[in-house]
Amino acid sequence: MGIGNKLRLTSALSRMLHRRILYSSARSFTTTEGHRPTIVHKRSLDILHDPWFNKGTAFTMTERDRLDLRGLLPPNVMDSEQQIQRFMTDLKRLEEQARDGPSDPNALAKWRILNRLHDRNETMYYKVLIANIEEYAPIVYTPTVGLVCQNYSGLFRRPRGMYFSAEDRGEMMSMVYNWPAEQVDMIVVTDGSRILGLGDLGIHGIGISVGKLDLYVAAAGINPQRVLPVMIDVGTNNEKLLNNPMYLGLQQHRLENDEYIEVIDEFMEAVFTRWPHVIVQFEDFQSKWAFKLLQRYRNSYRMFNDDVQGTAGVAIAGLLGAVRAQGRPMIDFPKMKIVVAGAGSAGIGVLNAARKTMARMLGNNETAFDSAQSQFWVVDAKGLITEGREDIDPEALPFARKLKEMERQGLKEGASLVEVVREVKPDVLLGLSAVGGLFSKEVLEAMKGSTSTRPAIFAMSNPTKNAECTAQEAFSILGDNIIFASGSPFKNVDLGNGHVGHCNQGNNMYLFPGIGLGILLSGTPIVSDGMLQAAAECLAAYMSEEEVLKGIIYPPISRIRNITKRIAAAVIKEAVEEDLACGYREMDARELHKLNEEELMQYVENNMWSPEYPTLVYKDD
Ligand SMILES: NC(=O)c1ccc[n+]([C@@H]2O[C@H](COP(=O)([O-])OP(=O)(O)OC[C@H]3O[C@@H](n4cnc5c(N)ncnc54)[C@H](O)[C@@H]3O)[C@@H](O)[C@H]2O)c1
Ligand SMILES: O=C(O)C[C@H](O)C(=O)O
Ligand SMILES: [Mg+2]
Repeated sequence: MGIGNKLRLTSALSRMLHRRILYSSARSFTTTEGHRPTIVHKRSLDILHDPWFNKGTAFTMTERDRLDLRGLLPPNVMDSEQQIQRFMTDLKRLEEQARDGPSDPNALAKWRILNRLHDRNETMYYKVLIANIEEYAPIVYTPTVGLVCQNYSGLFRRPRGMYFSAEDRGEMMSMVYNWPAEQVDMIVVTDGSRILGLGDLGIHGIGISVGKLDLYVAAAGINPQRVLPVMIDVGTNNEKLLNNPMYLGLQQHRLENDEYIEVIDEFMEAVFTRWPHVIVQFEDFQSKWAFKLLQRYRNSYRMFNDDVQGTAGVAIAGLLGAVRAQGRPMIDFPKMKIVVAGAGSAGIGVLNAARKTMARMLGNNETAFDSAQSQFWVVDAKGLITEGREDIDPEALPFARKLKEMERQGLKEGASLVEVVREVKPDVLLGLSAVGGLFSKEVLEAMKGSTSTRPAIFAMSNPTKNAECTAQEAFSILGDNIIFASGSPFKNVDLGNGHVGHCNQGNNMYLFPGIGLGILLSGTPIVSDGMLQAAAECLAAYMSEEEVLKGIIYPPISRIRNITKRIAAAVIKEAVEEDLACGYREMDARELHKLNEEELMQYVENNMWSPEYPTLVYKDD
């Protein structure tokens, strides 16, 4: 059966099923007999944004279909009592947190204020964000966005973005038209299965799509009217959410296997049918799906996976920075011994990219590729990964160490991180494990044995409490002659005697906005490895010799708009060289070919949105 027929059939079936569910769930909410319905002259978001008519999550499914609201609200229909209970729980929680709560009440309070501004006036919101990016990136992005996702059922006020749920199978192709914007340039989609290092947060994961798109607007100047945060709700395996009556998502276990893929396929087909030139960034999908979906779509859609590919580029730039910080040329990178803790989507993405970069530097042939492999030691939840590992994950297999070789080094299958660090004496210890405190005192002490003249510690897991160590811990144990980078921001550490330990933020935020903007403005139909490499190299070369020698290997966030512009230009240049650039708007492929470096930068800059109020006029059509 053709995919079209299959879609139509599932669509009809799902409509029938839905009607049944809708009629049963609608009973208590539809107009009681004797009450006339209210006539409204608007539909879709206009209703949700109208305080007179908006019912939020209490719109029944029949009303959602009648008023073009399907997909614009989380799928779980609530009654008004539940809505109030949810609101009150959240209100009370703020009071508790203000007294002695576990989280940072100020950060959440700031997020709420900014979020309300976002809902009222986008231009003003982005003006505030861009002008104060250093202060507010940690609020709208990591670490606070993690806290927001964890508390999303309580924080949810107005919807932002679209929800495609397992219940919408067969409907996605039509419901995608419920989104009011005619043009969408950038979608960030998550299935909520691995939000930062916080695990499966189900539908609450939409917060991460919103946060990433905030950076697309602030850093890359993507027009906020053309971004779409998406949550694909295939259920959750988080028992707490499954048992929480206030949870806004589907209360069922996650779909698996073909059923899961069919949902994602249908979503991709729907969004690319309505917006053929959209770019879809996959975000925070659990590793088992991150790789599979990337392979499935990367040659046919304009998409990339930020955790696998964006993180890899940022890590490569940082690792090359760490080589330069030792006063050595980048070409010495293949001599670095690197211990990686974590072999999930992020860790494996970094390992593959680092190995390829080393191989290119060593001559770009098979021998180079093989010899590069011996520079990595990978430790996951079960310890050092060797060929002796049973049921080894196929993605990790290329990095499994030979048992004989490990014996000579005094290491066994499953050796602990501290044992590996002690024996290997690595130049770099890089964490993408999501385990807060994994780089314990013992592990950091072991790093004192590093054979490097300036060892590097990359504690890249997010949010802050999941970082493998804090900056304070790293500098206080290892002194200031190290390079330190973390996924979430830390303040520089005062080491006394005028010495300051510099904290770098090694986060994919330095790459994904530029990659997205470069894809958009080049008009490439796919995202190639070459483009990602060009982006990473641009970031690696951005810091001056003087800065790098001071241990500053990533730019401060205040320069994010500038670095993003350069990265976009590097991606466009590569797309042109690979003959993949098809142009954008009036700039066709031939014109793009003719631009010199300066003109290319100007072209990028001219196409970046800035938060200025336009003049408005009314026209009755
Ligand atoms: N800084 C960045 O730009 C950036 C980008 C992407 C992901 N991340 C972070 O990376 C982390 C991991 O993401 P992921 O998608 O790879 O997750 P994942 O869950 O797929 O992988 C985690 C890996 O860590 C391993 N692990 C667990 N316990 C361990 C232990 N005690 N010792 C060593 N390894 C252990 C697991 O076996 C697994 O291989 C998350 O915290 C995420 O926030 C950071
Ligand atoms: O979201 C971030 O801050 C980085 C990264 O994408 C992550 O998943 O941790
Ligand atoms: Mg991520």
